[in-house]
Amino acid sequence: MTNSAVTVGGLVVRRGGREVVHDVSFAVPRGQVTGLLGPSGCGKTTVLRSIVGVQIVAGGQVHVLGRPAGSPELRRKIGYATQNPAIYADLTVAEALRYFAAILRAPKSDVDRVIAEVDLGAEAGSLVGNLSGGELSRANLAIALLGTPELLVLDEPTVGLDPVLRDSLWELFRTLAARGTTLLVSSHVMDEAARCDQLLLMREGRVLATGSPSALRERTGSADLEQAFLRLIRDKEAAHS
Ligand SMILES: Nc1ncnc2c1ncn2[C@@H]1O[C@H](COP(=O)(O)OP(=O)(O)OP(=O)(O)O)[C@@H](O)[C@H]1O
Repeated sequence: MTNSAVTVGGLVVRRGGREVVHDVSFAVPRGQVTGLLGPSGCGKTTVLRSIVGVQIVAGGQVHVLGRPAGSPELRRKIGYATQNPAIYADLTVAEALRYFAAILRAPKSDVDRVIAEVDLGAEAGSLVGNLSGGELSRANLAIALLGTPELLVLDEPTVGLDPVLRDSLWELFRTLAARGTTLLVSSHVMDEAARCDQLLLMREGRVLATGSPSALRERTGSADLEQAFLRLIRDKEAAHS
């Protein structure tokens, strides 16, 4: 068994008739939180979709937990929370989770566990259609946690959440990683980068840099990661001019 949960080599993806991911390669270590950071439209969702196996790719290889992405055996080993929740609005939170738990053949007891993990106990009986944006994204995250997947792929899970809730979700991510779960979390908020073990910085369909937050700060001589990211962009541009 390798130490990488995900390996991506030379990934190329075309969407809407143009190339949006250009020759991207990286590895995601097991049992850690890896942050996929970059500005809106840089290709984060496309890369995550390629890992989950729902994206047609034009080139390269993506291996997940030792198998090619999209292999049927991976379905129950990966939890994927998309950016736009797709949950039936006319079910309650608990009903929706019971429904997904049945599909995933997750234990019934998982429903109460994941509701508690995302702190939605008070809304368990509320209709999904009546949830606030932040509650809805937590319900979406709860679905991804059903069945205790080995790999969690979370696309901007903290968007629209207040700082307290954001903090508690990051605590949960750390707890899950401590239990051995691999997390790949996308964000365009640089202050979340410092909470990750490893970072993949993307820009314009390419991986600009990889490494731990401290290694990236050190490499760029920057005090914070936002500055480090800007420095890396400037260095790249200078190299091409
Ligand atoms: N369904 C689609 N058809 C055509 N082009 C698409 C489609 N989805 C995304 N794109 C384009 O692919 C590029 C990468 O998009 P992607 O959603 O992967 O970026 P992102 O970094 O996740 O952005 P955000 O942070 O805003 O979600 C963008 O230029 C986007 O316009």
